[in-house]
Amino acid sequence: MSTSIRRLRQGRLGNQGLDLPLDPAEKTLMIGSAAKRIEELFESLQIDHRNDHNTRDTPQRVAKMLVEEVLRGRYEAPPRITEFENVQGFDQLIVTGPIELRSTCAHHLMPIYGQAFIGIIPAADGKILGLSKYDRIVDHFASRLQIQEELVKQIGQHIVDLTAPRGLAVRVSAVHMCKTHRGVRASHRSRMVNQSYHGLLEADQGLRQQFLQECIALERD
Ligand SMILES: Nc1nc2c(ncn2[C@@H]2O[C@H](COP(=O)(O)OP(=O)(O)OP(=O)(O)O)[C@@H](O)[C@H]2O)c(=O)[nH]1
Repeated sequence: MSTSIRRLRQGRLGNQGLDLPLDPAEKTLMIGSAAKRIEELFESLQIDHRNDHNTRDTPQRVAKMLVEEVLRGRYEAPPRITEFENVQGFDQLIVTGPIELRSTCAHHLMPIYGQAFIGIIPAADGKILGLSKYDRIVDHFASRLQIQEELVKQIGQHIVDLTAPRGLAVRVSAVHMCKTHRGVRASHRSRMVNQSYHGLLEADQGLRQQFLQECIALERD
């Protein structure tokens, strides 16, 4: 129990994971602690959650949603990866997507949703990741409080660290509800698009162009 409390007290950036994933007992502790504070938030907002049939269980519900769903990429280990030997020495561009992306804005805690695309030029003598693992990696880093610039970099750096490809590109195209649902109330079609490049995909403009063309084709299909 003392370990759990110590770990829970460590401060971390909103888009960083804890040093160690939480075990089930620690998750329960965190949910209970967060629920109490959400009750206080409701009280500050003059919402009588104890007597309101609609919001009676909401603090507990929201705390559970934050720890187990919306922010779970901070409290769980990155997905387990299946790697295959690159037996045939495949060294051309692979592009996968669209990968559905659901994240949360670090500034207003509003949803970010959109698509990610990943381009990989594997190392001929290296490993190839199982295709579904790219979706799981995107989901892991998206399940934190993010800004899009840092999200694409975290996804890219993680894949580079795991597989040391010759080239890697990550592209995200997403709607930020902090911009569409409040504030400036931009069009729901208003998106932010950005990329992060490594290795050959950073160095070679032709390869970057090929990656972007594949993304556009995959977006259209
Ligand atoms: N660069 C970047 N900006 C973001 C991202 N998500 C949200 N923002 C913006 O971050 C800003 C939030 O900071 P503030 O200007 O302090 O927020 P605010 O005073 O509520 O301003 P408005 O949103 O304009 O009403 C807003 O302009 C958001 O649109 C992101 O992923 N990247």
